[in-house]
Amino acid sequence: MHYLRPSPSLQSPVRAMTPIPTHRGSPSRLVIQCAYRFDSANATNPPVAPTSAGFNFCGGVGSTRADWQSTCAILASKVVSQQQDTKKDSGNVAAVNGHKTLDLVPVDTNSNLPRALTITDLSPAPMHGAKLRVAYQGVPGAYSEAAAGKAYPNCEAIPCDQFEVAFQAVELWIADRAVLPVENSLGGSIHRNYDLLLRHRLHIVGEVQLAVHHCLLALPGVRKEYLTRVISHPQALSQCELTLTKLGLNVAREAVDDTAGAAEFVAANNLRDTAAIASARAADLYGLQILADGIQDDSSNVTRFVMLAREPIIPRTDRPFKTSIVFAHDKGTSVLFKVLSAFAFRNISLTKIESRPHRNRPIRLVDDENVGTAKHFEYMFYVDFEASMAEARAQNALAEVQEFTSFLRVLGSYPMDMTPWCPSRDE
Ligand SMILES: O=C(O)C(=O)C[C@]1(C(=O)O)C=C[C@@H](O)C=C1
Repeated sequence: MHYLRPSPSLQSPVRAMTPIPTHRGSPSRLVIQCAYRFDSANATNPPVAPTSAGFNFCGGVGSTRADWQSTCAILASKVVSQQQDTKKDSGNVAAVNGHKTLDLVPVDTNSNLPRALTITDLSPAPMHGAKLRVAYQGVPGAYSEAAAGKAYPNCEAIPCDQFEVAFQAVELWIADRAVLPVENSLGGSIHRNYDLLLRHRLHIVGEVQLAVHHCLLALPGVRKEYLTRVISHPQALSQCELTLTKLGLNVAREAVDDTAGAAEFVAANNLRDTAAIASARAADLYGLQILADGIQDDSSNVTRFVMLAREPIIPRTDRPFKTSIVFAHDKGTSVLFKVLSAFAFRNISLTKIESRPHRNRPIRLVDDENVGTAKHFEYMFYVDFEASMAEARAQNALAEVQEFTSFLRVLGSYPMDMTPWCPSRDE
């Protein structure tokens, strides 16, 4: 099976990528031409803790509020300059159903004044005026593509051969968003993607929960008895483990990069002894038959995806928000307990806590004088909590957390996906 990957031997920054950003017809995936690998063991190029302007907690609540204000100002000025451009072209007359109408925008005597933010400014549209371009790992038919469509209906989904490439697509302005699976209700956390969130400087701007309904796919005419192998994404294989055994499929299981890629591989190589675990849409796209439907071990199998962007969104309080942070501390007793109690005392619910070993990968910390030092931490802790960064209780909790920790970064504050997916929630 041939999957293109960034070359591990190259360590220079990305020079170019090959965007083929369409999934009309037969799409190709984004691949890195000149590969870039973050060498975290290399102290000269360790991952950087982003600056306060990048929505990072560096100087307590006061500076963070200021950061938000400047971020708002930047967003507002972008909106104003875009508006001024379009006004120049159209004058004050617009056409509706062929009838000319007067655009009743009040004449602003001082056009330099920024106008007030409105609700539409809070979910920024792509600056290029086209469809929102969303990078995902996999090929069409992958669940990540479905998650992109759920989060951004009518978006243009851009297939990438690796998660790293999806991040870079956004960083290099080839895509506007990236979609990243972070947790599955059966398989648990997708650890590698947590590491990527830390290594890159993108911001979490949303989440979606996607019900994942797996099918066993094979070439038309193939029967279960012919199979000697089942291939899929490792998460998908583990989500169907018991059912495969129940179906009598005690055959070799092989992991590939994504579910739909597995289906494509079976079809492209005319494999009559191999089945793929993938979506019904993948069966349609690659001309496979569905041998078994709904083969996930748990009928309420759900994967949580986060959406990433170059800029954070402005947190609000008019709907439920979630905030994701990552922190690390020097050796010491009860730091974790203190951090958790900062949330508990303010009645802030935690929805997730994850620790990742981080011993051999230094983090570059930047102090108030902008001097950077590489620092090693044994563990990184990731916490999601149910509050918006626009709430005083969340700001105060983080100010307290900052006192106990040596490194703290807000990965994003974003609207919660409230789609009910767990049957027990509706009962
Ligand atoms: O392979 C895919 O189709 C994906 O979108 C990836 C992925 C994952 O990484 O967990 C997404 C959802 C499912 O849980 C299985 C696989």
